[in-house]
Amino acid sequence: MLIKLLPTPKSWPLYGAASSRSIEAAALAAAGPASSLMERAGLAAARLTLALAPAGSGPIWIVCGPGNNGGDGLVAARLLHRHGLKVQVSLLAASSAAPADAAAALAAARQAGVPINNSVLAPAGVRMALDALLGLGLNPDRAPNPEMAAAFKSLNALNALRASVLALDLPSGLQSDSGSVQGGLAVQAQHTLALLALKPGMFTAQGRTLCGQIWLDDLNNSADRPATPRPADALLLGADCLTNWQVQNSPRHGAHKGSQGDVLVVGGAAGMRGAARLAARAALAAGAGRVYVCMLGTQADDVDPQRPELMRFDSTHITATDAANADWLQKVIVGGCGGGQEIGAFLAALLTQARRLVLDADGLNAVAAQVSLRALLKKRQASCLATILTPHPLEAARLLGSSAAAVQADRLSAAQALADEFSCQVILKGSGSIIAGPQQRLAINSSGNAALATAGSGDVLAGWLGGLWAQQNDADPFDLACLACYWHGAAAEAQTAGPMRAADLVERMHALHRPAPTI
Ligand SMILES: NC(=O)C1=CN([C@@H]2O[C@H](COP(=O)(O)OP(=O)(O)OC[C@H]3O[C@@H](n4cnc5c(N)ncnc54)[C@H](OP(=O)(O)O)[C@@H]3O)[C@@H](O)[C@H]2O)[C@@H](O)CC1
Ligand SMILES: [K+]
Repeated sequence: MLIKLLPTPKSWPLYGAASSRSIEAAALAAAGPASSLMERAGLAAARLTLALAPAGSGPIWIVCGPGNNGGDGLVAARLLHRHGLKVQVSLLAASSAAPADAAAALAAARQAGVPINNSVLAPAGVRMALDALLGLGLNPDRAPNPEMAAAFKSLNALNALRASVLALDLPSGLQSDSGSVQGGLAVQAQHTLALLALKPGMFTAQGRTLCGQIWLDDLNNSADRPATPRPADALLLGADCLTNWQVQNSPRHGAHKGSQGDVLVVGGAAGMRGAARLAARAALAAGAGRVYVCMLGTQADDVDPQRPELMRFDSTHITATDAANADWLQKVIVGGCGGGQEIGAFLAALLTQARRLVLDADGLNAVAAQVSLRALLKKRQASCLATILTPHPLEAARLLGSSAAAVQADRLSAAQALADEFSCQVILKGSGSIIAGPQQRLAINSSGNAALATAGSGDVLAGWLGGLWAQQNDADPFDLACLACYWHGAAAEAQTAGPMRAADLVERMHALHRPAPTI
């Protein structure tokens, strides 16, 4: 069955190359010789091509590589040719060692009279192209040979001509497990048809950009074999994580501010007060009962004149050691938003005492820079203190002692490494935010768009997370992190062009609340 994805009402399992291959092996065993899987893959590709191709008489250019991805393209070419469409196949890097299915697909295409050459240039008047050069078999340690690289270039040039490129299984050059691209060489598709299973790399790092509109055809595999042979490598978060929470957790009639929990935002050093205000506004809009702000540096009387609901909190309560001043420990602490250097003076107290802590921005940078703070962060889980870290790639790199490029090259592994190193939950922000936790299956957020790449967007996420957590004392922080990411992204989707200003984002997120079900 063919499914168009994103936005998606339900969450989906994601399978990397090794898992996809074991699904493929099981599906091949179930499919039997009369209905080979490649034939189904080629049929799915041909059908989608017919649906997407613009009207006209120009040829469909099908660019095939040496493996089974190329085989899928050859089957599609034969079926489209038989359907009466003008097709032109370019077969590149062909080898006598082609897999049996691909060799059979080539023989059948030749026998059917499909025009096949080895040109890297698009035929004149092309109206749509299929990228069947490389799929799951991409070797990430090898740069595509010059012939393939030239074909990537020709396919990408079609973007300017508005002839769309449909990538089969994956855009060639995109790594299925990580969403990264070696040496900047990859195909930019307008549509990608995932075959059998969705892969993690389609939804993070460069995946979302290169895939364009994502489609999935399970090649009837779920009907043949309902149980997949391996557990999923990650989960793609759909709207169900938001709707389930809203059904179960909307405040009931008897709610009051004391029952909705408290948040304390610690941050907003001079020049960066806005970051703490945005986090606090977000916590309030998420539904926390009371939100306090501890502005670092000189205190202003009004925390946020536009939001009189927010209350000021004196920083001396945090560093005081007497029990009379310890009620802040009950609050969810959102620390670091616009914290500057000043946050460093409070981190030892926050890390050793805060029961529920969201650590962001300068809070993360200070931990990365100080061995003693790192040690305190690592000890929190053993002391039953819960932590969610919300780094962007550079902050994650500082914590891991690597570089932003290394984090981006394998975002899933980087997020998992952080979660394991510090024994806490992690949101690695960016295109396809990753949510990781110790002994948790990784999740990738599917909501959101480039409108979120704007100043203050991360502060809003951290504050919203704190606001949700305040209401759900004993919620699993991993689930809350997933929920906050999805909510944050979903609110941005109404903004189809231009940046989303962070203060407006808070209001959009607030507008996504749903009334409590009447019982
Ligand atoms: N079997 C079936 O029935 C089904 C298969 N399906 C389809 O099969 C696809 C997987 O096929 P696959 O395993 O043959 O790998 P594929 O992506 O075609 O590439 C391998 C070729 O590329 C070459 N190569 C690798 N890296 C390279 C580089 N950097 N630069 C240049 N060349 C490079 C590599 O060379 P080698 O490393 O062997 O020297 C080899 O020749 C999957 O994505 C899906 O589309 C599904 O439809 C389900 C049914
Ligand atoms: K491809």
